[in-house]
Amino acid sequence: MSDDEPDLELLALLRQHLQGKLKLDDEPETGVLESAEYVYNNCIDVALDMRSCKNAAAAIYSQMQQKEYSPATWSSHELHPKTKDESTVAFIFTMDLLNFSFWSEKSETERFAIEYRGRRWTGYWSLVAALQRALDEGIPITDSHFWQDEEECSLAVLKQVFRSCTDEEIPLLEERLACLREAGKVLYEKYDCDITNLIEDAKGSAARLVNLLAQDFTCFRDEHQFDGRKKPIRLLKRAQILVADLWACFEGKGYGEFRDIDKITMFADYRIPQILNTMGCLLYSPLLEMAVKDKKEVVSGSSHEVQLRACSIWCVELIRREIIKAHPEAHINAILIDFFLYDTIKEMESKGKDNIPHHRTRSIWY
Ligand SMILES: Nc1nc2c(c(CN[C@H]3C=C[C@H](O)[C@@H]3O)cn2[C@@H]2O[C@H](COP(=O)(O)O)[C@@H](O)[C@H]2O)c(=O)[nH]1
Repeated sequence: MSDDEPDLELLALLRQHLQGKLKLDDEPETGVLESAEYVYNNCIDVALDMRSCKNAAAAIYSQMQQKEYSPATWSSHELHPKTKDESTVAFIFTMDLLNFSFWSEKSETERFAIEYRGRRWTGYWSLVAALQRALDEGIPITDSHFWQDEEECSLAVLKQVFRSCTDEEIPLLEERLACLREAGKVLYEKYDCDITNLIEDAKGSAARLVNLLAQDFTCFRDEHQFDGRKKPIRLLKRAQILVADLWACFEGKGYGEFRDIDKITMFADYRIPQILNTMGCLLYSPLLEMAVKDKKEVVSGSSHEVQLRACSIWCVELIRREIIKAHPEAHINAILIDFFLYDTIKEMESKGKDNIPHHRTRSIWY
């Protein structure tokens, strides 16, 4: 074949790939959506209401348009880091290493809170405020060398980093220290202590980065047994939100550039089921309904908890498909829908609607 003759075989392969018929071997999957669909199809305590999902899709889309929701919304939050550099990568990694379990039995005034920049921050924002305050105070809380130094990064120092302006301490402090220790060790052993090496190993794939996090760090391996199925149900909430935070913060460029970012699902925690339930999209069996309403503990890894989390992922996926069907040109993915729903429920709470129940599970997974 002369040089100027087209390679018909290569063209055919390219056409198949572009039509999504050809899975190139470097197109990894996280397995989260497959897990979510499996649980949805095999569970009895959680159901989805399709009419409400359709209505929710329309409402979410129009409000996201009005608020011009985009990856840039992430950096607009007062406490989120603004510089687009390695220090912000380290901040986001540290933040999502510890981004779990902030709910409290106490009242708004008595619950764990961080005082920073003249304000009281609770929940997820207490974490971000504590990290920013530690850096202001010269504590290298985002440095993986520090995490490994048992003298420097002691439980007492971490307690100081998360010191509360109320009588309630941050939940699971020891578990948070264990996460830092493990992450420091793995980064030292596999990534030359540099998180950007981990991102580089993902070769621009969001799914591969999620899989690397779940493979190399047990504290990101958010997988659970369900209904006797051999393969674990993969939910990977903090691994996925880490990739999403990088993508949003760097607005899809540099350390946030992932060609398959739309493979990332909603982040299965207690906030999104809460709002999906209030919108009538997510329905619970009477037993589960009562447990949530009466603020009973839902045990980590229990069938109820896995059903709640997995069906929420599947619900957001169906809402996403509804939006794309109605607006094929929309640049909307599960991440932006999730961020929007999270910010919406937080806004509802700040406007006094803080009596909407959410399920209560104490774990390091979310
Ligand atoms: N599904 C989902 N879960 C999220 C977030 C965020 C914050 N993301 C920021 C970044 C971009 C967005 O615009 C947000 O501003 C925290 N969480 C989780 O909630 C819980 C804390 O809740 P509360 O106690 O109320 O603060 C805890 O498990 C935490 O891991 C999210 O976005 N989606």
